[in-house]
This record gives sequence, C-alpha cells and structure tokens, in this order.
Amino acid sequence: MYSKYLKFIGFLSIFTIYCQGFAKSVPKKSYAASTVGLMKLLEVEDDLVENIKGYVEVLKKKLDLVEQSLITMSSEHEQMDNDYEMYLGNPVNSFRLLHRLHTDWRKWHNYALNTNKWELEPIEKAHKMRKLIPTALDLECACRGIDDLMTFYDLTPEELAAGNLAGYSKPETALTAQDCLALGEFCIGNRNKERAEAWFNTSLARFENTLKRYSAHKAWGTLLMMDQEFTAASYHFGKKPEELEHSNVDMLFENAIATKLNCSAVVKKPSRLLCRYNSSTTAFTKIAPLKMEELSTDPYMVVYHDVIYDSEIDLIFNSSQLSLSLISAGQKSEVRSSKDSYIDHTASELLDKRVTDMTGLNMDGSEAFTLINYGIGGHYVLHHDYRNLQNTTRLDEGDRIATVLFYLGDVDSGGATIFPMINITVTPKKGSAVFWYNLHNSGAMNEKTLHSACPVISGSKYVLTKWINELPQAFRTPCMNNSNLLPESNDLRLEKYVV
Ligand SMILES: O=C(O)CCC(=O)C(=O)O
Ligand SMILES: [Fe+2]
Repeated sequence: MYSKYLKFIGFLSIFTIYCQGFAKSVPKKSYAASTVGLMKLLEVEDDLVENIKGYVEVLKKKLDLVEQSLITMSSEHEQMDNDYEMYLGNPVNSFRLLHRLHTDWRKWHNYALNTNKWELEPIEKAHKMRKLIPTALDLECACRGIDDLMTFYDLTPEELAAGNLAGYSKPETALTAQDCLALGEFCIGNRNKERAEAWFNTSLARFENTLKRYSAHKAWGTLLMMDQEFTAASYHFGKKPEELEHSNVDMLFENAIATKLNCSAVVKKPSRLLCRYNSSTTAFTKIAPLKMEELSTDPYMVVYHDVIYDSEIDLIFNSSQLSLSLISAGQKSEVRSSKDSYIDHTASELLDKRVTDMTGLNMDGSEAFTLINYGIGGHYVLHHDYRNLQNTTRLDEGDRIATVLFYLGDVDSGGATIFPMINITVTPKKGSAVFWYNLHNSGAMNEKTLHSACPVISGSKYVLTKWINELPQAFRTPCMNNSNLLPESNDLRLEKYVV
C-alpha cells in the first residue's frame, strides 16, 4: 500500500529541510518536519480509509434497501398497465394503494430521519482519530516548504501545480485546485498578495465547476476587499462595486475590526455589575468564598481573582509535557498560534473540584484540561467554543455549555481574551480565571460568546482551559425557559429533559 506513496514522500521530504530550518517557529512534533513523521501520517490515512470504507458499506446497504423498495413500488404501477380505472375499480387494489401510501410514507420518513448508532460507528472511529491528524501548524509548515521552493528556484504556481519542479517534471505530483487554494491562503497570511493571487488564479483554472470555484473567488475577493479594491473584488463576488461596499461581505470585516479595537482597548467601560465574594455555589465556598467580578449577564460571565494558587500553577507546569517544548515564540497560523498539552491526573482532579466551586457545574463528562502556551505574536482567531453538535452526537455528549479559562501567568503586553460582540476585554492576570456560559438556558447557542485571544506583544501567555459539557448538568442548571428558544434542532437539550 505504501509503495505508491513513496514518491510523494520523496517529494514531501523536501519540506523536511525547510521545516527543520524553521525549527524555532514550528512545533517539534510537526508531521512535515520528518520523513518518519510523514510515514506515520500514511498509517493514519490508511486507518481513516478503512473507517470510511466501513461507512460506505453502511450507506450502500441503506441505498440498496431504498432501491429495492422503489422497484417494488414501480412494479405495482406497471401492473396497472395504464388502465388506472380498471385497477382502482378493484376494491382490493384501492385498499392496497391507500394502505401502502399511509404506512410506507411514515416508514420512509422514519427511516430517513433515524440513524442508528452502529451505522455511525465507522465515522465515530474516524472522528476519534482527530488528534492524530495534522494541525493547522503542520499544514502551514508544509505550505512554507512549497513557498520557499518557489522563492529559491523561481517557480510559478502553474509550474508547481502541473508537477513541474524546476525542469524535473512529475505530472503525478500535480496539485489539486484545493491544494492551490490552501497555498494562496497561506500567502495571504504571509503578506504576499501577489503570490496569493497567482495561486488563486491557478486554483480557479483547476476547479471544474462554478460551485466549486466559489471558495477560490471568495478568498480572492476577500483579499481585494481588505485593500478596498471594490471594483476588482466585485468580479469575484458577482456584484456591482457599489453593492459590495454595503453588502454582507462587510460583515466579514466587522468582526476583524472589532477584534482589533478590542485588542488595543486599554480602558474598560464602567460597569454597573459588581465585585463580591461568592460563597453560595458549593458547601466549600461557604467556608472559603471566592473573589468574583461580574462582567456580563448575557452571556453570563464572571472573573474569579486569586482562584488558583502559585503552588498549584507550579504543579501544573511540573507535571505537563509542555515544558519539554517551550519553543512556541513566533509560531504563526491563520487560526491559532500556540502550543497545547494536557495536564496530569492529580492536578486535574484538584482543579475539577475548584471549577465546580466556581461554576456549580458537574465535571462528569467534561473535557480534559488543556494547557495552552502562546509566544510572541501567539493568538487565537475569533471563534465560539460550542461545537454546534447536531442530533445524535449532541444527545450522546452534549455541547460545551460553559468554558473556564485560568490565567497561569501575567503577560507583559497583549494577549487579552476579547469578546467583541459584548465589548469585553479580559486581561490575563496570574491566578485569575474567566468563566462564561456558551449556551442559553434553553440549550441554544449564544452567538455573543464569540471570542478571540489577542496576539501577545511581549512576554509569554499560559492559559488552562476547561470545557464543560451540557448533559451532566441536567440537575444543576436552571430550568429551561422558552424565551430564548431557537429552532427545534438547536434545542435537543430541552427535548431530552422536559419530556
Ligand atoms: O487564550 C485565550 O485567551 C482564549 C483561549 C480560547 O478561547 C480557547 O482555548 O478556546
Ligand atoms: Fe475559546
């Protein structure tokens, strides 16, 4: 199986040299940084292929069943032989027609809506492998390798896309339209507009239909909009320039602008909310109240001060693997530039209790603590913590109802956590933690929890995140209230507990 990949490995290992050259800016475990790493990735891909094959089998069985029934249904119509009156004149036929439609329709409706757990098993297995798949940083490293090749050997996107490597032609290594698009997006992050445009152009030429071309047009159009080049951008969005200036596309930038403003905000808005001791969430807080500062009521958000001791922070650092690889300064990614790892069992048991004292929530089924380190420029783009889980998956696990983010150190400058939709900036302060609800009481997702980690200007930032899941909170969160109900599919939590 591997032999057909070996030539790709030869090609990809060119990246190795480049990625090692960037050793300071690339995580050590980067797949693209070694041939051994790439071999591991092939194994991951093999497993993934097996799981997806399993899923295809499941789908085929379903498809066969539906096709078989279609054949049966059509054969009834053939029997009529265009003489409908004759057919329906027979009361048994009329009865069968009615009965068929009455019961069959329900059957098909249920069949289409219900997915059995075992049917999703192969895809769930594939999902569990997600920790093994390359990260955004791995991809970036690979893009950088290609980008450097282009610079050193004066290659154009067209040549590379056709598998032409400086006179060494390998059509089988030709790039797909999606590959070219990813390289174009990398060039935007790398502030190389000209090369980004050349990649988008190559990508557009390789996409075979308009629908697929849309993503390349959108990326290119957005790039032009950023530079206020409305006329050029209008071509990509299929709109007139004057429509574009006021269109929804502006929304793309509103958040980006809000992020910038909030990241540079130094003065907090005066608030009518309070600082107080919280002594009511658990029995323990009655004897050891926590210093709490209210930040917002929608979403509910508070900061706890001095909620984690220096000795506990030391324990976390000593026990985590992060200390082995503190080289994150300068890592760049469009999504996130940071390094994360998990903390050990003793520290997490201790902190689980603390989080319950802070939130009143049950830690069963919550996700493991993640320790994140951001170096200079380290950031995390705007995102929501909820995962927008649908149907079955949501009923099994529940979405992330709340987040607790501990700040394990002060940051010299920058690195705030910002919530642009509610205009809140939380400055990292050693020992403090911010807690907020991602979901409304109804279970619907609260869009206002959109947040981002601003780039670190100077120093280093360490945070510890805890994502708390919704289902174990059935007896802890307030009764659900219909006032903020969103459409049905958003409200499985309600359905599950109110019946
Ligand atoms: O580091 C931060 O300030 C935010 C981290 C975050 O949003 C997350 O881990 O989901
Ligand atoms: Fe987050």
